[in-house]
Amino acid sequence: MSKYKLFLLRHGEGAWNKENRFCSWVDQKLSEAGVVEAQECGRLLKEQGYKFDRVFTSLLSRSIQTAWLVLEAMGQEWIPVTKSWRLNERHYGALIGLNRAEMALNHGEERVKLWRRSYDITPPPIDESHPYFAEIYNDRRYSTCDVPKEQLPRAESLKEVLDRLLPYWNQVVVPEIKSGHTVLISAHGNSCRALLKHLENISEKDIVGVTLPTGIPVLLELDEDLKPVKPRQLLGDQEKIQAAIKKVEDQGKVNAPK
Ligand SMILES: O=C(O)[C@@H](CO)OP(=O)(O)O
Repeated sequence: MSKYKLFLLRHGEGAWNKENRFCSWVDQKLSEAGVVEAQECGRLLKEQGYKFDRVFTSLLSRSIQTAWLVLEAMGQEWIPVTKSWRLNERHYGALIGLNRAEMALNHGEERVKLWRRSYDITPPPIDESHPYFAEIYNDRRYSTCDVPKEQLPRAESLKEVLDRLLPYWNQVVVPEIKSGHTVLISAHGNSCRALLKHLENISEKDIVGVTLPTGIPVLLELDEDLKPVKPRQLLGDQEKIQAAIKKVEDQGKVNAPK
């Protein structure tokens, strides 16, 4: 029987989703379309009568902005919002800033798909010569983490995302859910995929086929042990959702949608 409802949300479209560049730990804001997506998501959740008690975001502005816009559209701005680097997007290492379609041209679409969606392939690490290294690691937000800056990732596979996310999930989020609070996690494509893999016990092979569109709430109904009692529900117009998933998948193709 369903005991708890959990909502996962990939932030609305960011400026670099639009430019088809790996964004990862670069702190891009939402695009105009991304703002609208987040507002529409909030309106839909309000219409369907959902109420949150706690919201968790990453330290990246696009996930925080999305949470604010959703709460504003729902008239629930007062809900406590907690932020952690452990919900950040996967660290794409040296791939950060690169254009996915150009990479597909240079390395092949299969290789790009493996970099983007495989479970245990870690991209090459970022180093100090990378154009975004200083911007990321000199940012004051990363001095506030529960690990020293030097121990923050320099590149991550999905498995490594799950490794850094799980302690936070178990120690901080799970007690909230078990106390009866309805939780929204406003995070990123790959941090949400990592959590889905864990909650739904998705195999390493099958997680490759899981892609989340921007700005679409994913509802999980969980039993008392936080095991899903039914398949995840992506809320909204199903045809539009399928088109949005395909668009994200096609970003890794040579002829990526503009
Ligand atoms: O740019 C990124 O960091 C992610 C999306 O947030 O890209 P991808 O969809 O390729 O995993």
